[in-house]
Amino acid sequence: MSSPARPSAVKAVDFGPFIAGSETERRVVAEQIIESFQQIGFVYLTNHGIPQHKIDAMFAWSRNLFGQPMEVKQLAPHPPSGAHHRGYSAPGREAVPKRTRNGDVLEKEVSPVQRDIKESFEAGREDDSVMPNIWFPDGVLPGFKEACLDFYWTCNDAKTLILSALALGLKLPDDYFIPSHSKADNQLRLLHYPSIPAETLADKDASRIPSHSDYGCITLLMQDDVGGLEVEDPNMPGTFLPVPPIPGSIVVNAADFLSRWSNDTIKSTVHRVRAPTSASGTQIPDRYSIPYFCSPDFNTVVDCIPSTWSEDRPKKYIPTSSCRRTLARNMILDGKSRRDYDEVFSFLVRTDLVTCIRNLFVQRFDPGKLASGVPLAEMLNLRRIKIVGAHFFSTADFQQGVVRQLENCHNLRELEYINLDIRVTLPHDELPILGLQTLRWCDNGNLRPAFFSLCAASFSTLICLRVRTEMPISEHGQYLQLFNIRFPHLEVFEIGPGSYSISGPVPPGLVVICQQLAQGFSRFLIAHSTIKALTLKHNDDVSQEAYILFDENLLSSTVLPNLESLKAYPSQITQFISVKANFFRTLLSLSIRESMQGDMERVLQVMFRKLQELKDSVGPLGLRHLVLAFNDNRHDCRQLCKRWLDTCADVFPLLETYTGETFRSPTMFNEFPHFQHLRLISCAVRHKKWRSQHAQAIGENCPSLEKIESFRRKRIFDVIQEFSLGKLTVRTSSRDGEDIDTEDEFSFYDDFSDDASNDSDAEWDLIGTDSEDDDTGDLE
Ligand SMILES: O=C(O)CCC(=O)C(=O)O
Ligand SMILES: [Fe+2]
Repeated sequence: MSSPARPSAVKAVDFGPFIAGSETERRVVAEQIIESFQQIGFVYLTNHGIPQHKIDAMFAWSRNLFGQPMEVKQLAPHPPSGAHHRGYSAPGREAVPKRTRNGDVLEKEVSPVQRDIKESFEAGREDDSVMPNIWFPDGVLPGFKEACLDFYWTCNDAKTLILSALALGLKLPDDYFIPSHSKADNQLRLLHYPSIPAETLADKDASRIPSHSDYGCITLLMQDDVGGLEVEDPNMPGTFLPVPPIPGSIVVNAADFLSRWSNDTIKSTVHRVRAPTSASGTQIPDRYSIPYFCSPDFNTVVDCIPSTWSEDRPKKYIPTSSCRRTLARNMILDGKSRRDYDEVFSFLVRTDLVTCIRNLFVQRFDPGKLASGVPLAEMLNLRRIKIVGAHFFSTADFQQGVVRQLENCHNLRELEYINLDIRVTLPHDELPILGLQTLRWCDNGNLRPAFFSLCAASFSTLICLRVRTEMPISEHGQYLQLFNIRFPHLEVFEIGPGSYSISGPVPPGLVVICQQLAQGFSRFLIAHSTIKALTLKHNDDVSQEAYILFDENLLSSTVLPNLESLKAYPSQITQFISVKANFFRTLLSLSIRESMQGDMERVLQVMFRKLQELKDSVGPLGLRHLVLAFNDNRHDCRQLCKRWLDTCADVFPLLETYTGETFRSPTMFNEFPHFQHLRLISCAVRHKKWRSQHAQAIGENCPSLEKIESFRRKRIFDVIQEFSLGKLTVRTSSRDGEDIDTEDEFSFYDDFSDDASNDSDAEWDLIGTDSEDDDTGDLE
């Protein structure tokens, strides 16, 4: 930190007299800070009270941390949920939306997502239950956690002093902001911008971190001597002024909450990091910085300070809190519990919270109650939409209106469960949802042309496609159309049920149709070698598996070379084995589900025999996770189960987790010792008593076992549906409010999750459905 001080548009204030001076000196310092905050939202503080040796030590830790190999850094991974800001984020993990100020309004720029060229580590207070810290395992970077926490509290002390100065400068009692910041809901962030070629930052729109304002109340920023931080000139929007490092000083800037609090007398100025003005040569050096974001306590409602508003200068903001702003990320339109949507929307628009919405959940919603419609087009940061219930799309006009608005949702990544009935055709070029990665379509009738529009418009970015339709087989042409689209990046594909129930022999006409479908589907699979997870579903009550059979003549042994997870029916598994599909060697998760086919027992026998043959020809398989969902009502169930378990133990000796049906007799557990690596058993059970009666027996028979989970038997199919690639989750929550054995949800096997598609802000679980305590509706 040795570079000479360069002049900056931002004032430098000596904070020393505030800490140790007279009342008059304190007031002078406070007024200087407020003056700078009102002019430009930034100020440099010298003699700020954070010992230089602690700052230096934190930078040394930061260099040490970011210098570690990626495998080490990933040992404390930032959760996929963007709402949980803790732990390590790899370069490109975060994308800060670019924001610019237009008059008084902060606008988020609707530019295509730009992934930031930086890596970071984030920590909060250790006792934060909303966002628990994520540290490295014991023995990795020893001392790092303690150093972070010590620095955290040192910065918090400085924060308290600076907030007192702000209060004094605003002519308030100096402890005005203290009660609302008593929890220290702050965030320490270590930032590393790796060295990059100068040309990468040469473009005027390129930056190390794009222009943005900070979320909290104030930010204390420590930067190394590289420079590049810039603040927008509030008098000349679009013009940025350098905020170069000044040795011995920290930068303090006002953030959004302070601007609301002060009724915009203080501005949370937009800032960014670009190439340093002094940069020369072809390579921009690494840059390290340490922002410390200070926020009001999560539940504190911030209202405009009385002296900042009057009849002439009315309040620009209504009261809100971190908690409410966070909740505004998850917007629920529940037709059952919500009445006046217009009021909710006008609140969101007035308080510029519309752009906070990331997840929109709609159910049982009647647009007739809403004069203005859902302002999807204003939800610029919408990432997920999940719609349940056809009322939402009750008229064709409304349907088209809503779907067209999606065009503006450039950040939309997931569109789920559109249980709708669009008959209007949407031409491809009218609906370019360019970044859509997940499309989940649930349809009560035929596939609609609109579905193909959505697919085709986003086909180059789609990595997950789930289609569920009750289409009669006679409508097969629609499926053939789907099977003709090519998705170059498809990783997750789920299809079904496509039911067709007939009793007796299949009519000749249908045989031809079934053959066409089998061929179409086989070709589709062959063309999609990127698929990692394949799910083939159908209804429990169908007697035919028509379209989801493959054409074995077309399938080759190299079909689906990247498959890691397969959920299918015994007959389909048998088909894959018959073509000697290679993927069985790389398969990690297999879910076999019995259907109610006529001679199921025989189908199962064939499948298990084929599995045994497979093992004989290629040797034991490396499968780690197995789900067997079989009906145990048949008379010789016990014998069958025993045989199946024997076969499974033989074919899949490396099995770590097993989910299965009820075992009626405790002696069944004698079979589990076959599985030397089994760590977890999940079983469907009939009675709560089950666990206490039998858990011990299993534990005794299977020494490697770490966990047993049980759930009600009728839930097993739900559970199986929860298995998904990347996050193998078994969920036991009850859909219809039924009392169940355990509310636990556990997830494991997270190896695939390190991809940007998981960069979601909140799990759907957070959203709830009938919750009365979400905050979007009860604000004024
Ligand atoms: O790295 C910097 O200097 C600024 C970082 C920043 O503005 C932020 O993380 O919000
Ligand atoms: Fe910032």
